[in-house]
Amino acid sequence: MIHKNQQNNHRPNKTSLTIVVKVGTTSICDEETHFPLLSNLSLLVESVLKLKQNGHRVVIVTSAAVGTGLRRLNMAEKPSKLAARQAVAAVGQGRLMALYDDLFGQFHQPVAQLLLTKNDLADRSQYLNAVSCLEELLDMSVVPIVNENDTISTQGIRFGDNDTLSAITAGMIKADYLFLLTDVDCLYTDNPRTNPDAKPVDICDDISALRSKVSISTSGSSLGTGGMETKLVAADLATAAGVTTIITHGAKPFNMLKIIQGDAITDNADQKKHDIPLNTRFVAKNNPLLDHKWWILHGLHTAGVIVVDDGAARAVTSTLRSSLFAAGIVEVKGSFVAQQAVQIVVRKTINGKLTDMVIGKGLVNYTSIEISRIKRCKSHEIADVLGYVDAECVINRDNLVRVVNDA
Ligand SMILES: N[C@@H](CCC(=O)OP(=O)(O)O)C(=O)O
Repeated sequence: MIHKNQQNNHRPNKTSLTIVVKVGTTSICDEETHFPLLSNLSLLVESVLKLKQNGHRVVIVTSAAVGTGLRRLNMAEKPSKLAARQAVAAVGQGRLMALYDDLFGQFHQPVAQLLLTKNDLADRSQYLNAVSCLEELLDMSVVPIVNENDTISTQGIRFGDNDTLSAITAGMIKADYLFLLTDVDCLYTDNPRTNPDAKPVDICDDISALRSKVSISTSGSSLGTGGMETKLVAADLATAAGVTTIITHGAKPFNMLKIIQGDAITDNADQKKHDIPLNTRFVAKNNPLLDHKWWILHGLHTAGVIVVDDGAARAVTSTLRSSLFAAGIVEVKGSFVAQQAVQIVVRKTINGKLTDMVIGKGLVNYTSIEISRIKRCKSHEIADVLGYVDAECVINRDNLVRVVNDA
């Protein structure tokens, strides 16, 4: 954690910003009746319009298809059967968009619907198409409204929660800010509803260190899927892509304007005079991952695991940033084809127990069966073993993302 007066270096300082706003179900639907919280939604729409009037580009990532569908179908609870949940989301998504379109329509503001699954982004050309479509909509001054495509999302191709989806969206368009609007003002050191000593967390530049200092509730609302934990995961993902991430209250969306205005004031004394509402800021990394590497790390499904020896682990993670060669591979887990993404792990004994430590992720040049056959081989031996050579290394350094500090 760092102090407020160190914030100056950590603020986006452009006049036209790209902003992703994630709105959770609890900010849109009443938790018991599931009726829409129209005042919250109207304030959100007015805040987004104000941001646009100030010259910024805004994308909304919205939850509440399921909540809206439950209301429409007069159902009390989210059904446990997957197909039924998907059907409820299909009913709700249309009505949710109709609500946004109605509210923005009062101000002649066009909106667009984008429904994504993890699978859509796993193919590089589809990922780039989704980026181009978002950019085009922003250039047309449309407000894109993104949700997970719940009706076809099943385990494996799901983002699982819209916090993660919003971080992916923010990374895709290299947003300046990601606002995670939720049902509390900010992250606290403990649950403020049960612990009166819980303190607000102002600012954080090291999410792993923060995790050891705060007690995070993992569960979200009865309708949504996220909670504080998924917000930390989202913040980790977005800040790695260079996006300043802020948690603030969903019932007070005008906070976004105040926070951005506060950031535009460079003088700390003047900033103190400015009424900046409670929020938690996650500082964007100074050396964000290159787009291609960020996509490998977060856009691609992990199809298998390659276990490497200590020497290979050192070569890959050191300043040499070496490619991964067959000679350093000790084991292959899972079944995958060339150009799929795999995790790279090294086996360490921690507290007397053998533990696989993740050191990276990368796109392989060979299938899992081929890598099992060439493991421990020198590069010049690959042709003899396989009968052909596609590449002299198993993962090229340009397709290899180290999990720690890669840029
Ligand atoms: N895609 C789902 C929401 C999933 C989700 O992450 O919900 P939340 O925790 O309320 O942000 C829906 O539209 O109902």
